[in-house]
Amino acid sequence: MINRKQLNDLTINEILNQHPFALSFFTDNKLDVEGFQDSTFISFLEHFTEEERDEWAIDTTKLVEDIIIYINNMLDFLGIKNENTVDSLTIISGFDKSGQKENFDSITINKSEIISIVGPTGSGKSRLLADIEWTANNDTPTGRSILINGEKPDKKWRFSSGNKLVAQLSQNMNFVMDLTVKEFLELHAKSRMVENEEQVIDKIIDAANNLAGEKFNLSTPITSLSGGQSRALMIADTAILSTSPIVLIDEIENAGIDRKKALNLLVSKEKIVLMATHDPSLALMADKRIVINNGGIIKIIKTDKQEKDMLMELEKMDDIIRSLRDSLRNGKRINHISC
Ligand SMILES: Nc1ncnc2c1ncn2[C@@H]1O[C@H](COP(=O)(O)OP(=O)(O)OP(=O)(O)O)[C@@H](O)[C@H]1O
Repeated sequence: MINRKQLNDLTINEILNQHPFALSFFTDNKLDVEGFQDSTFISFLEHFTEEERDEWAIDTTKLVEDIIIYINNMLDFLGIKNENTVDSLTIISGFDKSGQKENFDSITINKSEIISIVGPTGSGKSRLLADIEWTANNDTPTGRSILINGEKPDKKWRFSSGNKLVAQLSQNMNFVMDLTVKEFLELHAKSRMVENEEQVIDKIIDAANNLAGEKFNLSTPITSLSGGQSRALMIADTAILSTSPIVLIDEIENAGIDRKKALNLLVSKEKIVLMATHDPSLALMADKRIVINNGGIIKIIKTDKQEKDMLMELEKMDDIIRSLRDSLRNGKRINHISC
């Protein structure tokens, strides 16, 4: 379903791309949108002069209401449910561990943004992720509230198992099921009703093996995967199969996998990604970072050009560390640094 705020954010082109049937609304109402493709519907309506509005009996308020009703009726009629679209996530401030109000009023994170969460151990990074996962409504220890698309989220997000708002990758991933990797992935693929199951499963295993050191295959029991391998499998599974619009990552660096590749796999234009991290390279890969201390958000820093330049230096250092780690794993002596 579309609401007024979402309509306000869309250009005519975007409206037509997302809802091609809207063209008949424009034609039926004799609205010639030619030349206004990059304007919003509201600014298109505003271009009419007072005289034109009178002459053609254009009632802008009514047209805005009507197009929303028209699109929603058509979506209903066509059986298209796009109510899972999440364009923005807003965090409304709560209180730190000492009961002081947090140092911001609200932050809105938009689709396709990556946000890192940094702060000392025990400062409340995981708590913030948990608030988002639970779509907190002043009912968690922090007193924060979460809005989805600028509105109080539907309770369905908390309890639905199929349509999850959030895909979460947490630090500890323990499998207890007696299944092979293939059976596990088949179960997932079936529950998500994918059509080309075999292909999707192959894609996941390839992606997972590309992240983990030691390769595993479809017949490996999931209980015998190492920590890094199971994490790689979950990351690939989330990236390829999950339809959740928000991805929360808690400390990807503890996983013994290629973190940069993992993040690139998880990031997609359609999603919002939040990741708690202690790692400077990962933190700077984000568009912004939320700084937490004593349970409260104390700052939000935008990653500027200078920091992005630093990121390139950090990546060179990471490459050195990675090659030293590989040498160590392969039983070699560490007696020189190769750049
Ligand atoms: N604003 C708050 N009010 C009350 N308790 C809080 C608040 N923020 C965090 N906590 C609590 O503080 C504890 C530590 O927080 P959390 O586990 O989120 O830290 P962390 O930053 O993720 O640590 P690490 O880096 O070690 O993973 C948790 O029990 C959490 O519920």
